[in-house]
Amino acid sequence: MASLTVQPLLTLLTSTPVITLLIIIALLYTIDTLFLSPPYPKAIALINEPPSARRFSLKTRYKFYTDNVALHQEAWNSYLKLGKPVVLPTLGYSAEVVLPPGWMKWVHSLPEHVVSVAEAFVQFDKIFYSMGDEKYIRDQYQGLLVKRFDLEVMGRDIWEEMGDCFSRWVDRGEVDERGWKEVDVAETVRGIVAQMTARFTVGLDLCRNEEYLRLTCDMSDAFVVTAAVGMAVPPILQPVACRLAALPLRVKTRRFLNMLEPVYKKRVEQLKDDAKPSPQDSSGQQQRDSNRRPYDHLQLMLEFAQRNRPDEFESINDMGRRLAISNFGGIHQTAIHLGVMVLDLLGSDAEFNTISSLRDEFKRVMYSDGDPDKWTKSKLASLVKADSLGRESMRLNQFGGRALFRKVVADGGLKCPGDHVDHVVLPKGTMFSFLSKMPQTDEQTYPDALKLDPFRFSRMREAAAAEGIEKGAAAPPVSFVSLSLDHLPFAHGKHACPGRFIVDFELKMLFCYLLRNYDIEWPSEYEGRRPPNVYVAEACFPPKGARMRIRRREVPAF
Ligand code: HEM
Repeated sequence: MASLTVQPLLTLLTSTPVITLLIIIALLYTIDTLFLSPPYPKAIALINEPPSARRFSLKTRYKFYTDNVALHQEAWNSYLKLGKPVVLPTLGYSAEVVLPPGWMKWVHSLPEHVVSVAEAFVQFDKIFYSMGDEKYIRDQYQGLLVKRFDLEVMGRDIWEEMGDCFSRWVDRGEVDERGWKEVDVAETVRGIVAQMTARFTVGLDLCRNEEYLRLTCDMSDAFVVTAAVGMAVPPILQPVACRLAALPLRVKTRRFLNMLEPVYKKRVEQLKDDAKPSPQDSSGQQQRDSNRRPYDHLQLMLEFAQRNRPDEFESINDMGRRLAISNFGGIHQTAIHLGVMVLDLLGSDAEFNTISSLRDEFKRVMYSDGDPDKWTKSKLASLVKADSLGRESMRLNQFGGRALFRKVVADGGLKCPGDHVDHVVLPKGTMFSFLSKMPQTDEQTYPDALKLDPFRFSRMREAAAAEGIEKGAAAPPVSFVSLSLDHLPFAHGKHACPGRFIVDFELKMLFCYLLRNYDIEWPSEYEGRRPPNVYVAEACFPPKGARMRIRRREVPAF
């Protein structure tokens, strides 16, 4: 019986086309390793390998996929905490240098022509294959415009959207005789995040169009697939492999551009119209009705392009692709993290009384000015418990285990600092990063580090505030949006994520709407326990298919 199944496989493997293909791959791999990929300096050790090793064994490669946390732990304890860099395996046959945390400030001080974040993301995202042009990352004005958002205006719009989000993604479908239903947490939150994102990127023009929302989610997945294939295969094979992997994204991009086109055209016409010399009123003032313009990300991009990139302004292909890249930035990690946060909200230990504490806080803060539907930056800052849960959830469940991806672009390479590896030079082309999950779960910094303690950070802030009254001490930088060397979900330094201020609104609004209008609980078969996250190599996801029971309250909780 066995020989019956093995025989056809042997025949296939020994056939001329397969042998030829294997020889070509081996040849390309050798050319790539010897001549194209940057060599790693001998002074930097490979994790899990003997000191003399210059390539990873299959055992270490296997461990990367099945127990990457252990590899990161070893790298942290045996090298990085001691101030030594180390090489870690990544997807496929690739590997990357990881630097010790003490070097981060030095990296921040390096100019872009020595170490580049843009070039790292060009390589990482394989943007040429997914979007057809690397300029969208090298000149990523769409991303930098995020820093100019008027957060209170955007926050107002997102809150206005919340009712529709919940009726669309939560309320639809059957409930049992007591009004309960079960929802898939990750999928539901993803729908809500896609809609919130669409509200501040394209506004009411498209944000309630479900086909558009599903397309933006599917495109986010397709971006990841193209990037992952690109990382997994040697550079020499990327032109073929990435083009094939990006085919579904290209088809979806075409549909996306078609859906966007009427909105784009309308807005471009309006902006051109506004740019014409306008009639003067009786006081001699020019009449320009900028109030009729929408206020969202697409609009900011178009206004910027009209002034600074006139060729792109006229091109739906450019403006649409830039919007697609922004959507990816806005949706992908936000959906994953907010999904995990909802699981943590329900899954935190009973001792914290999380749901009821948050309801009390929302009631106190949101009604403080008599208008519970008005969101201001000051109310947002006062929601310290919700803030703390958000930060704690990201501390423990960060999507990727590494942060601050950079590429050495200086011709002579990059000479490293440090006692242990004096004279080590990272050659031009080397990609490097820092571990993030490990410093975030180090017992020396966070007592009981692996426990989800939702109010860990709000207690610190409350204690500092109480002490500050006496001593004038500054508040510790532990809010959801604060950056620190031992909390890196949004990275650190001048390229740290500018979208975190929006995520701050989104997470508090999501919790507030959910807890005000719904009761939630685990399905009985979970026996009160949160299903654990799932690791796929380096990435941490909410458990696929994890559900919660949810019931709309007859009377809001606050
Ligand atoms: C939980 C959700 C999010 C996480 C975990 C996250 C994380 C990150 C990280 C780690 C970086 C890289 C910084 C570096 O390497 O130095 C980054 C960059 C960036 N993020 Fe986010 N992000 C999130 C949501 C968003 C949202 C919602 C937006 C936009 C609306 C956004 C826009 C950006 C932009 C434009 C950059 C590039 C910044 C630069 O290069 O200067 N992100 N983000």
